[in-house]
Amino acid sequence: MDIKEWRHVFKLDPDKELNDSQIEAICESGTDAIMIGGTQGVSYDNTIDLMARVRRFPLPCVLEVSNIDSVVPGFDLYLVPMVVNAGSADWIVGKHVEGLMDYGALVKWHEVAVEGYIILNPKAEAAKLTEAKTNLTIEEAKAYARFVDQMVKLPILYVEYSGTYGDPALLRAVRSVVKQARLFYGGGIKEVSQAAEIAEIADTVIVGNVIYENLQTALETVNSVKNTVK
Ligand SMILES: CC(C)=CCC/C(C)=C/CC/C(C)=C/CC/C(C)=C/CC/C(C)=C/CC/C(C)=C/CC/C(C)=C/COP(=O)(O)OP(=O)(O)O
Ligand SMILES: O=P(O)(O)OC[C@@H](O)CO
Ligand SMILES: [Mg+2]
Repeated sequence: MDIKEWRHVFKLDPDKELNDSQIEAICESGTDAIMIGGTQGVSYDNTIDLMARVRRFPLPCVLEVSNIDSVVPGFDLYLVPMVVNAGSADWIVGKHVEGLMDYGALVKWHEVAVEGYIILNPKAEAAKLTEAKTNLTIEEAKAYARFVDQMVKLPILYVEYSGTYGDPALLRAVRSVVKQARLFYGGGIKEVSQAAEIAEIADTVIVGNVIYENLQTALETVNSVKNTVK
């Protein structure tokens, strides 16, 4: 499992419906991995159900842990979000320590990567839940990026605009200070041209909601990202 090779990832929400032929098209699209996660309505049952349906295809299937009750064994990798611009320490360290109280002894640490999230769309469920400070200046965003990349040296810095297309200028500024982390971008990609624009800046482009709105366009983002040189 080498996240450094991921250019394009589809994020599937266990709380949303996809039929088998849609899952087949997504998994055979050429995307580098399937990430399963969401903020609302994610349960053990809908997570294990979606994992089993994706597992029939030979590509990495990873869980982005959003609540402790939906940690299902059997994924290739577990991505644990740490929301560095959260309004409460619960989403930076609190929930994580609670989780470790329950699961700490069971974790295979080579199967875990922590994501330093900067959440920037105030209307996203994840922003509301974590009371994220979203109105960042470019200098503040760069400071958060340095915190993730240099101070705590997380393997992933995730610039998150879920539900709305982000600011490429801010992303470029963040890019300019990242030295070791993999730069993930997710949020509001609804056109292949947007996927290409982001792929010029970020290491990994995450495509989520458009899967459920316009699957054909979602599938076309794969080649758009892969044909773009960063
Ligand atoms: C035993 C085993 C298999 C273990 C592996 C997992 C592991 C390491 C467990 C150890 C314990 C541990 C550290 C658990 C983590 C506990 C936890 C709940 C941490 C908090 C995570 C967190 C900050 C959640 C907040 C919400 C969030 C950031 C979710 C990420 C997904 C996201 C941003 C979705 C986007 O939002 P979406 O809802 O799609 O937005 P729209 O509605 O706008 O579409
Ligand atoms: O759903 P969208 O807006 O594509 O965002 C992707 C992903 O970053 C969500 O966490
Ligand atoms: Mg979503």
